[in-house]
Amino acid sequence: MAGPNTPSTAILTMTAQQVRDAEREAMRTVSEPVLMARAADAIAAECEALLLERHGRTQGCRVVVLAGSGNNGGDALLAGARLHYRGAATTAVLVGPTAHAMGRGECEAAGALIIDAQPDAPLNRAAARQAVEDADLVIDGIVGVGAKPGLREPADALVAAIPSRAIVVAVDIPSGLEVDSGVSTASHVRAHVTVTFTAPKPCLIEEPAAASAGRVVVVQVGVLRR
Ligand SMILES: NC(=O)C1=CN([C@@H]2O[C@H](COP(=O)(O)OP(=O)(O)OC[C@H]3O[C@@H](n4cnc5c(N)ncnc54)[C@H](OP(=O)(O)O)[C@@H]3O)[C@@H](O)[C@H]2O)[C@H](O)CC1
Ligand SMILES: [K+]
Repeated sequence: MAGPNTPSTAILTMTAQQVRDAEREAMRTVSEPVLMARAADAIAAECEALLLERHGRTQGCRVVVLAGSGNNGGDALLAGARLHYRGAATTAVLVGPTAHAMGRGECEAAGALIIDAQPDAPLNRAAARQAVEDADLVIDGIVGVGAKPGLREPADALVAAIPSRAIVVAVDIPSGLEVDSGVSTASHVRAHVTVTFTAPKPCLIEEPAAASAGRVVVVQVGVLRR
């Protein structure tokens, strides 16, 4: 039972299942696109602040979005589109078998470059790798609370190609970590900042995994703790 000495992590965090339950409840009154737009606004604002701090501008900065198939990828693509509208040069690299339709659509509408790194096309793979190597900022939208630990190809190789000078912003969790624990053995993203939603997940608080999350920013998108 929780007492005065219960670690605060046990009180503050929400597991993947708790977040999913709370999200389902929230979606009785708020639509998923609205929740995702709020998430994307927060991610883009954090990226813009980081670019301003490091480069003094957003204009012309090279942003790469690594986007998986799920809503985590959708959040990241929507944020990438917003940054492109603000003058950054966004490249969306699709690393999953499919891409979030609204996120992809907004990137297309904004004029961002889209590279589908999933099919077995060496030219796409090479272009994706080059974009990552040249990036000023990488948004990790490979996987979120739907994650199984570890990175799959092509994300694994692309994450390994992120240069040390690039700022890395993880969406919800650094991809590859096990959401509900502090275990950090599988291949995963190492972020400078993690923008997470509703509540920190255990992997953002418990060591050694938490060391890969960097600074954690908790954003309220309208999903209430239950
Ligand atoms: N909590 C909130 O308030 C909000 C959260 N949002 C965002 O939504 C994601 C969760 O989105 P969901 O679509 O449910 O799941 P994911 O995007 O995490 O991904 C599921 C897909 O990823 C595949 N998968 C699983 N593990 C891996 C991996 N290690 N590498 C690559 N791909 C992986 C999985 O495939 P399977 O074959 O395993 O089934 C799925 O295809 C949450 O994190 C937030 O970012 C919303 O914005 C709303 C508000
Ligand atoms: K992520």
